[in-house]
Amino acid sequence: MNVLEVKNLTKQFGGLTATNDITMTVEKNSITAVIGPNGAGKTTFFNMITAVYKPTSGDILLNGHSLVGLKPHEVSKFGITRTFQNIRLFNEQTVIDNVLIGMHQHLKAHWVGTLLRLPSIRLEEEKAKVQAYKILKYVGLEDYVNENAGNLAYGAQRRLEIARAIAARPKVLLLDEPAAGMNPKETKKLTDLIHDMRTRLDVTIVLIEHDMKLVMEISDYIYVLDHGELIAQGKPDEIRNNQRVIEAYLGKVAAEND
Ligand SMILES: Nc1ncnc2c1ncn2[C@@H]1O[C@H](COP(=O)(O)OP(=O)(O)OP(=O)(O)O)[C@@H](O)[C@H]1O
Repeated sequence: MNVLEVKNLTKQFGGLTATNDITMTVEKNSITAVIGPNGAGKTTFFNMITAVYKPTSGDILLNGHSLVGLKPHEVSKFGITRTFQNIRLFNEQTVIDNVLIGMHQHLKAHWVGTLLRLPSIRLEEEKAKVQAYKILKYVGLEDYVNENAGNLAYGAQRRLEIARAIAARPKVLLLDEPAAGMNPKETKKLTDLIHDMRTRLDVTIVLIEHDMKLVMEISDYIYVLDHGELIAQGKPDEIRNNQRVIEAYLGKVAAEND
């Protein structure tokens, strides 16, 4: 069953076509990677799914419902959350508060109730804290609950971003370069976490990633973009041996070496 469908998605910035006529399907509970050289259009693609950018044309369907025209917070309520290429945490807030912020959309508390410290609101807050702690334990950050997010090591900050994203109980989780800047040990831990989330949290994962070892190891299916075009799709073994993909990456390396 397809949870996410992208149909003929095009985004133009003035004269520049960042993605051109991209069509993709993402199966429920799969791990799907979107790869491609720098500037291929991957982040633009995520930004359209999360309603940061409005597509120039095309459609995005979550369980058959179009997301085009929604606001970013509405897309999140619909069940799509993401992490960012450049970590975006509230550095001056504690680790657990960062997770509680992710959970916020599921809490019923109205500001009047919060202000009056109503017992029902206090109970809801307590429950949310227990749940946030469980999530932090799940991603391996239980020892840093009251630490400021900005004090965490880089790999831990990336895991906190994931914790905050899963606190929103997404149907689809978009991870934008989750392994960027991680050492091999941290990447291994991340790989295990992504695998586990898919089964334990019943979530579908779409990731953008440059670490090819991780992509090949973790993905069920891979889409390859280059200069805004979808140039290949398939299982890891098919992508590894695809001539157009090899050329797109080799061309990039050759250009950088010029
Ligand atoms: N807001 C914008 N305004 C104008 N051009 C943009 C904007 N966002 C992206 N682009 C352009 O669209 C193209 C695709 O960029 P995008 O960031 O989506 O690529 P990417 O595959 O995510 O690259 P990277 O791997 O380096 O993050 C690039 O040429 C980029 O300069």
